[in-house]
Amino acid sequence: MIPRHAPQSPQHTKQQKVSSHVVVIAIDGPSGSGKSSVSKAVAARLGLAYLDTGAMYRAATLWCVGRGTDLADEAAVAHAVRVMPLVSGLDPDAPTVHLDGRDVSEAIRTTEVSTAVSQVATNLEVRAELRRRQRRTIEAEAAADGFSGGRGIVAEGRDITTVVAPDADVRVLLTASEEARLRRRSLEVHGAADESAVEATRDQVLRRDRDDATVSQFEVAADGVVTVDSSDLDFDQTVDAVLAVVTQVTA
Ligand SMILES: Nc1ncnc2c1ncn2[C@@H]1O[C@H](COP(=O)(O)OP(=O)(O)O)[C@@H](O)[C@H]1O
Ligand SMILES: Nc1ccn([C@H]2C[C@H](O)[C@@H](COP(=O)(O)OP(=O)(O)O)O2)c(=O)n1
Repeated sequence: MIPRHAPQSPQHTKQQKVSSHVVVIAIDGPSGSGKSSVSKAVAARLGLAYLDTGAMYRAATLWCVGRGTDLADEAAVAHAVRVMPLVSGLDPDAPTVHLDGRDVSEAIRTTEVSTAVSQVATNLEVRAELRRRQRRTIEAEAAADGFSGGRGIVAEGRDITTVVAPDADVRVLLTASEEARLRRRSLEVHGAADESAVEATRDQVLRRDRDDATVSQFEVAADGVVTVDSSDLDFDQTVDAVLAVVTQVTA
């Protein structure tokens, strides 16, 4: 990354100062590891933009379903995604997703989308298209005209540390035990973590990870990627652990 001094703006005065350079932070991990919530908090603390790449795959799924595109028809899905009018809002305090001008931030989180998304995310032409868009967004945030005013971005997903931004300043693999991930997702979706609630979450977490792992490597850290295991950490401790990695790597 090209060193660049952060612009002084009032909105950044209460944020933690880690580096005066543009910072690109890449975070990958399996479902329920805490990627989205932790990345948002880290971006907010550092005054960086936030890109949820999983939300882009979810939006692509919703877009195809809404157009009646057969998700098994790879060429049709790839075509639909190439023309998809998607806008990702990068504010970590209020990230949004708009499709053709419509706010679909909630619609992309339904069980229907969660169940179908891996079929779209394992389409290699879709991945190529979305990776192109993700790289463009990351580059824009390293330039002065992006949301962060040139401070940088936290981008999270499954292949950010390895494929989308392998040259990011900071690369973290956020992991957690299967048990912790199932419990968290179960609490989030069903408001409980008893046996039946965990069972109902299994497909959304474990089957999806298995499918997604056929096209991305997010189970073991690649060379140079720092692993943060959140199994025994609460949310705030996990955010602090990631911030400590950022401080260490960018010092
Ligand atoms: N370290 C943690 N301890 C407990 N709960 C957590 C932790 N990190 C995240 N969570 C919670 O777990 C759920 C899943 O987190 P999320 O950020 O959506 O994971 P991912 O994006 O990796 O699927 C959320 O409800 C989140 O608040
Ligand atoms: N960079 C990425 C990000 C997400 N995906 C896929 C994997 C997931 O099944 C879907 C949705 O991602 P998301 O991060 O929202 O998944 P979680 O529900 O947080 O586990 O997209 C991907 O293949 N590559």
